Amino acid sequence: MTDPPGRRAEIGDVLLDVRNISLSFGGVKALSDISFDVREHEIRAIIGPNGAGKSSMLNCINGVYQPQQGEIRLRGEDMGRFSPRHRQRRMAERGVARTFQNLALFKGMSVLDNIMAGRGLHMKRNLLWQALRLGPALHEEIEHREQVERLIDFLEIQPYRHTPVGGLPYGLQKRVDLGRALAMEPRVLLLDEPMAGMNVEEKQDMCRFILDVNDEFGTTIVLIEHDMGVVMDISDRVVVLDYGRKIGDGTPDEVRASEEVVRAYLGPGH
Ligand SMILES: Nc1ncnc2c1ncn2[C@@H]1O[C@H](COP(=O)(O)OP(=O)(O)OP(=O)(O)O)[C@@H](O)[C@H]1O
Repeated sequence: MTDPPGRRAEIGDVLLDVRNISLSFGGVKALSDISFDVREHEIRAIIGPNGAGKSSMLNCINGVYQPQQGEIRLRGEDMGRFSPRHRQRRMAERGVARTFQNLALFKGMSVLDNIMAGRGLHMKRNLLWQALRLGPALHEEIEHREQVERLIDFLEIQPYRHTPVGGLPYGLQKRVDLGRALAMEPRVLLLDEPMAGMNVEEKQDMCRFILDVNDEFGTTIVLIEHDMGVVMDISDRVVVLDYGRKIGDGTPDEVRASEEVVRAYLGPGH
């Protein structure tokens, strides 16, 4: 579907290390002893059938779920030592951002304001200063605004800058959602089905933007995706989950060659 990545920043050391993660909801074992790593600048896909545990895995990584076992290390730091309340913020401060399967945008707000909302973590002045738009708060807002305008140009959504997000086609809303996550200047971007519900053209655009984010900003990307054409085209390595177990891990070619993965998920012909 797209050209293979025209290699960008060298893939580096392990940035995110997932070790022996197990997560249950009552009697449902969503994840059983899952381990894998993600290297700096890598595009890493998580695939598997419905209910395999993919979203749960992302929720463990960004601190929404607390696994009963195992640890998640971000640049060597064990995230399990933070309380659930602090863990999410800590992950965000350490540069982990995510988009959601079901869009979580403010539909009545403009594209610009939605992306600006993603800058929250970088805003130093408190809300009162910002509301009054005085002195340092005004300077700060101008700086953030410039940053957001650059993102809007990058994502080619200039014509919609002031349009309420709810009125945009779905593919563009997903692009705004990506913009909002990028406004956090993440080092690791978690994308939950970024191409779901898109037509072919919208998927091609989204693939191009994901590759450009990885290439131009050096952002490490972990994505869940069901479109195998996309996954095999843009990923450096792929983790395969099935019923909460890891059944495959490797390059797209290695995963495609695995009998267990073909049997459980891909089917013959991939
Ligand atoms: N908050 C929750 N409460 C109870 N069970 C949950 C919860 N979240 C996930 N599960 C269960 O955990 C298992 C894994 O679900 P998860 O959503 O992680 O799978 P998935 O691979 O992302 O699926 P899909 O591709 O359909 O999005 C499923 O059996 C699901 O019903």
